[in-house]
Amino acid sequence: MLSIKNLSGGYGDKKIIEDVSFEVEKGEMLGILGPNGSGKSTLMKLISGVLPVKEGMITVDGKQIADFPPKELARTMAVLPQLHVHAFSHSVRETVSLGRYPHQSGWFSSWSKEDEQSVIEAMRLMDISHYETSQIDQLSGGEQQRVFVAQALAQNASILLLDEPTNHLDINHQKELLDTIKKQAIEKDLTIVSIFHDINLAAMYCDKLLLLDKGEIYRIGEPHEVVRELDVEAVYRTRVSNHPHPELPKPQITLLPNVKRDISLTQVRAEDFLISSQMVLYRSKVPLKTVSSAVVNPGSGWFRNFMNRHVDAAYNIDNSPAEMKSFIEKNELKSTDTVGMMTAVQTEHAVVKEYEGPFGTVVITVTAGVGNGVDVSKAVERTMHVGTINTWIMVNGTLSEEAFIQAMITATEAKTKALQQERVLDPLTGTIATGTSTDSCLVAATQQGEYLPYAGPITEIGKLIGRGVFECTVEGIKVYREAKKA
Ligand SMILES: Nc1ncnc2c1ncn2[C@@H]1O[C@H](COP(=O)(O)OP(=O)(O)OP(=O)(O)O)[C@@H](O)[C@H]1O
Repeated sequence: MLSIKNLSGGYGDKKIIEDVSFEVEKGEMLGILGPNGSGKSTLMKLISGVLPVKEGMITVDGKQIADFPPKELARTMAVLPQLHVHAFSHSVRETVSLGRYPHQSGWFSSWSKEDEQSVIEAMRLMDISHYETSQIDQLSGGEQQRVFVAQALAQNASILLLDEPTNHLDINHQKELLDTIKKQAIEKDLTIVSIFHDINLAAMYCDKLLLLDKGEIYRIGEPHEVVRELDVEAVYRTRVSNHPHPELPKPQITLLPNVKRDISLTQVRAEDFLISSQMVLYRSKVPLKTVSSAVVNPGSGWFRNFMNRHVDAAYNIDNSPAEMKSFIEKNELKSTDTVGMMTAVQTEHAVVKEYEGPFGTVVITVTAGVGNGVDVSKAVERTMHVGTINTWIMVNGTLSEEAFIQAMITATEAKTKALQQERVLDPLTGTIATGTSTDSCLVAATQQGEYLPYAGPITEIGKLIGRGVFECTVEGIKVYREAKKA
């Protein structure tokens, strides 16, 4: 275990690091974050012994590093410095071999099988074996960086100190390098301390993070305790937004630049919806922030085009998102900029209505097919049928994340109430249906105009959504039933 207690130090009389304490267990990776000049490299230099410790103590497994003979310290700690100054041009293999220096009794006098294996293994891990005979100064910045990481790995030390290991690397090599280092940490029980500029990479790979500000610890802990909007904003002096990683339980941040969006005022208007037998289409001049359960581009994003496409009741295609994407492209829309849904309902029966509230307007669009009603409270064996209620809620206003979700809930409750009023039955159970088996919902907002933090049923916008979705769904069901009779 690496233990740092009340560490202070800097350059001559200039104290940079002030009273820093932390511990890193074997197999653990600690990331050091902080703005330029906050003292990250200086802290590393104090730990590695490049700079003298003014106050405090650094111990490895209980033993003070000041008591380590230099070569033993080098066998214990491998350091990847921020800048690599190499006066002499070496080959890649020679450079990596220098990592074995602490294991030699004299310069290459006792090159052992173990030395050879460590060098070969380190080159393999860093994917540089194929240019082992190349001169280091003839490699790209990223290739050089991997050579120096290989040199540190070849040292076979139990502690790795890395100053921006992903410097110069493309995204694939960043991932490869950090995957490798992380794997080494786990398999070989290494203790890793690494400086990062990329907060997201640090959060993804590190067990703990230390946020440094003006030489002092601003915050230390698990990534979710450190990568917090207010702390990152305070230390880096920039606006950020925090969101979850899509696959890992790790926080990620996005910079919020001061670049303003195109403020050409956009209003979603009912009259601008194009309704045909093929589809309901709405094309916005500016992207709308959208949350949906669509076939193409579900989830959240920013999109300009919204399509609810009519498909035959017998539509049954394995890869419907791919087929729907090509349909979108055939209609000369970009599939990356279009949210696409499907329905077997006649799209010319779509109900589109505009509702006005004190903050602005909401446009509701519903296509309702209820031959396939489902009472969600009854679990029975079902086969999938196309028979869908697709509901769009387009808001002329600025919705919070919370409001997007509340708008969906409010819309779903209103839809269910409409089915209840119209006595739409689940054909299998004979009870009132709450929806159909393939309903979709979409909430989109211009993100211009009034800020609407909530969209529950008693808010102004919630009232419009509730009434609007109810009325449009009732009307949609009536039109659907009339058409079925005919
Ligand atoms: N050799 C030096 N002599 C005197 N002061 C130095 C020296 N090296 C760095 N400093 C000062 O120490 C402070 C911390 O520098 P350090 O390099 O540790 O910051 P950092 O957090 O690693 O920054 P960066 O993100 O820019 O790499 C800075 O104010 C810097 O000017």
